[in-house]
Amino acid sequence: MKIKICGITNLEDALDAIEAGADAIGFVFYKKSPRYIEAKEARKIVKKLPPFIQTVGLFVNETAENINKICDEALINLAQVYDDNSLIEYEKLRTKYIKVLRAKSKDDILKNANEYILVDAFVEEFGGAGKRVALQWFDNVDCSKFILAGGLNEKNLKELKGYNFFGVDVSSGVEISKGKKDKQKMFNFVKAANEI
Ligand SMILES: O=C(O)c1ccccc1N[C@@H]1O[C@H](COP(=O)(O)O)[C@@H](O)[C@H]1O
Repeated sequence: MKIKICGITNLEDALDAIEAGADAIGFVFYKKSPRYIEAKEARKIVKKLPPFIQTVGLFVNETAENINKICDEALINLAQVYDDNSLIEYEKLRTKYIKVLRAKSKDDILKNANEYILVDAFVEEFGGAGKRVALQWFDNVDCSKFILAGGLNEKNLKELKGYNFFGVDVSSGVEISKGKKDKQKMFNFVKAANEI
């Protein structure tokens, strides 16, 4: 089970997330988010990370040109793309990317079960709202290419047992306040994910 901790805004949280055992850390390049970080600040953090850690950049309705520019500047390996309006010209992206499905129904899940995709809960306003995707939508579905996000925390992770998700993604569930992580919660989250 791969683990991504998202919404990193400072070096201390990044290093704590990695020490806890996260495979990937995420930076939010969406200006309306309380977890927004400028590319040049993310770059300073990324330069101080140990090797073999995946750096993910989160983008909302952004152009391919801007995603490329920010990923280059911030040394991002993977773009996490919210593209509800299908505006992105994917062929122009230089960075490897993963699309986000903001699921509204089991049908949405079924239509996307054969590609690696990050499944988040649908909320009107974008952003780390802690809302969950209904787990029963994944019943009898091959989840081996899904990364599940949305309202996960150390307590509810055990409900994912048996689904065989490729990975999990968390932000608000391991925070003290918006944009500041809680070290103990990150350790507990990773431990719980590894026990699934
Ligand atoms: O974190 C944000 O502010 C944000 C802004 C815009 C789009 C997504 C955002 N957060 C991401 O949402 C998922 C789930 O978060 P949570 O665990 O429910 O808080 C995760 O990838 C966040 O980084």
